[in-house]
Amino acid sequence: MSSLFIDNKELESLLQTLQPYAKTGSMPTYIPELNQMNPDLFGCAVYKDEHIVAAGSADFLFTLQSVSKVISLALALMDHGEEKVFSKVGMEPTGDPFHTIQALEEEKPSKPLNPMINAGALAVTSLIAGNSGDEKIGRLLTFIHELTDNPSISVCEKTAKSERENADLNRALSYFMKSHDVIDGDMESLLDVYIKQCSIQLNCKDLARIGSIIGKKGRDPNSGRNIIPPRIARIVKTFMVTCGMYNASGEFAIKAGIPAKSGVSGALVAALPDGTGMGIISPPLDKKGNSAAGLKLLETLAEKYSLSIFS
Ligand SMILES: NC(=O)CC[C@H](N)C(=O)O
Repeated sequence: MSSLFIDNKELESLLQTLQPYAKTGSMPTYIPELNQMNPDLFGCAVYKDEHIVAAGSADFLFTLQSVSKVISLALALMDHGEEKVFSKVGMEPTGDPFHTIQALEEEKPSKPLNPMINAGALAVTSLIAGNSGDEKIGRLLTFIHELTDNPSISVCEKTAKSERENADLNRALSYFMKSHDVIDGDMESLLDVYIKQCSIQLNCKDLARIGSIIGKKGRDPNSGRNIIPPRIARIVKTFMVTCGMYNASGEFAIKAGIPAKSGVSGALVAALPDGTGMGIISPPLDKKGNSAAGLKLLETLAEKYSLSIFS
């Protein structure tokens, strides 16, 4: 694995070259607010050792969606430890799409396959410590403020409302898991926390800093303090490799070999072990629900700068 030495100008020109790939994707429909995003948005930030390179719409605010799954996993592991968390959720990749319910029925005992699919992420969110939904989402936000060094990050209520009105599949997954004793408590409150978690709003620069910290063993680039314990950062990074792109993770590992996680907003976070973090936004999605141009950008950077962790 080499390092990513790129400047603003080069990144900007790469975005322009790859912009046409956005046209190969399509906008998500099941969360109407996301469907309204500008399909031509394309931004990227690269963060390393407090140094930022950024291009395109890198300052534009978007919601985390499934990218939040890596952050909630880190927090739940910090709250409860591995044994408890992995008694509720598995460690195995799946060949099914992210909102699948089928695997839950086939697995015995019924446990979601991994924390990066919706069922697994719902189980993980149910483990975030706190006496109320507000306290749980508050703790997650505080954690994100630390990771980004940006205390202004908050929930986009408009996107949360839009998802809340279209959350029946996630509701079904939650109640299914409750009926099989995977999770307990009030499922409506869990859904509310999960939806707010997905609707946390930030920009590519914030996301790149999160990637950098996950990449470099959880260490805060300013203070040198571990915001995430090294072992938990490693677990999270490993899930990014095996499950970060849902059922496209194997192909992405071969083409790019970069620990990364996507979200249905078209967001991507990448976390390289040398502490290079990347945050990307391009809303049109490929057939498996990953940002079409964003994926192409990571693949292109990986090829050009030999970034694969497997090389
Ligand atoms: N793939 C995604 O980003 C899914 C996140 C979305 N909030 C959902 O639960 O359906």
